[in-house]
Amino acid sequence: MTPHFSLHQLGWKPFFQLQLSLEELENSIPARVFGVERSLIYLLSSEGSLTIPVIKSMPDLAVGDWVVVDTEHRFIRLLERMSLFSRKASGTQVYRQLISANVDTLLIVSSLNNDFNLNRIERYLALAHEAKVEPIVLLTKADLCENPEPFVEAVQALDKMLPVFAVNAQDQASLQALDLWLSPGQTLAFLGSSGVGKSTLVNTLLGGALQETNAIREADSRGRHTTTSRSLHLTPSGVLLLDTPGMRELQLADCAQGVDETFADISALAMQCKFSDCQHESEPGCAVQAAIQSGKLDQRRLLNYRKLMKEQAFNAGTLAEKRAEDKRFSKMVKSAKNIKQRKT
Ligand SMILES: Nc1nc2c(ncn2[C@@H]2O[C@H](COP(=O)(O)OP(=O)(O)OP(=O)(O)O)[C@@H](O)[C@H]2O)c(=O)[nH]1
Ligand SMILES: [Zn+2]
Repeated sequence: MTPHFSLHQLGWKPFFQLQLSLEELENSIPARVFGVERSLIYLLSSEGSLTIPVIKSMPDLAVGDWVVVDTEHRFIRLLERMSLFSRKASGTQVYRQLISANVDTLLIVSSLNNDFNLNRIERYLALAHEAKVEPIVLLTKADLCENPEPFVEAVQALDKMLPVFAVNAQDQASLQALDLWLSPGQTLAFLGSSGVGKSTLVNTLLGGALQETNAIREADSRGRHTTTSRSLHLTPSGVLLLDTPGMRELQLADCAQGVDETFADISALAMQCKFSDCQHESEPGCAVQAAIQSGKLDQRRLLNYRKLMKEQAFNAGTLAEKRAEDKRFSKMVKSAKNIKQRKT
């Protein structure tokens, strides 16, 4: 038996509906990707679960993507994404690996112990902003912390508009503050170091340990329970929880915009510096240094801004360099082949 979900429960939104032509509205089926394997794509639609083969003409797909298939379940096209997390993948060829798409909210998870680290939270915020996903910070293990309040305040100081909550990930009642973000059809993803409570949060939100949706198990007709097929869970209230292993390996690459957005206060101050190319070190008329002197801006924050900007530029650089290197190499192979052919 395949359970059925409405498109709304699967996260369908006007943004996707508006992309369909009249022809597609009548003759095609929208479906959400919840598992990606080398040769198979697992989909959920309002008609149940589908498995389709990967074909050459298909674009790269990520968990969370919306696609349309025809009535015979053949892939037609990928719909434009609302948001996308990707990472630089290495190997023989360096390319951008897609991690997850159409996430509405990113739960940045940090525990109230040695893991608590503002620099790391800023790094995750930059990733969220770059992916165009709304971040929320969850400070877990509040039950083990004598006074969570100063930690909440320190995170709140990073961004006045940022929702920040101290919670006990094992306790459903303590997660009630999240209700605003837990309406049916919303897709949530998690980011945080190992051991901070991401799996615990997923389980608590699912209302009991490992209460995975049947749809996700059933979709694999051969009864296999693969990692990919476990990456999207549906809670009893119709919230989609995305928990792909790839989220754990996200890096900052090529995301100057995400970093800038995360440090909007510094960018705004920089506009007031006397020199447009001010490095905010010891230049005269530097508004950023003035803010540090007057206690309005934390020195730590400026240092982390610099560090993250450098890191993303470096990673973006190596990505571009690798591509150029690959090109040079294939040219070399080609010309070597030509020489060989001429000789023989
Ligand atoms: N007391 C308490 N324990 C928690 C809380 N959150 C998580 N834990 C415990 O911390 C341990 C690690 O939690 P996990 O949920 O496995 O952490 P994770 O982030 O999924 O870790 P990885 O799978 O390694 O990425 C488990 O023993 C949890 O029971 C909390 O809010 N309070
Ligand atoms: Zn300056």
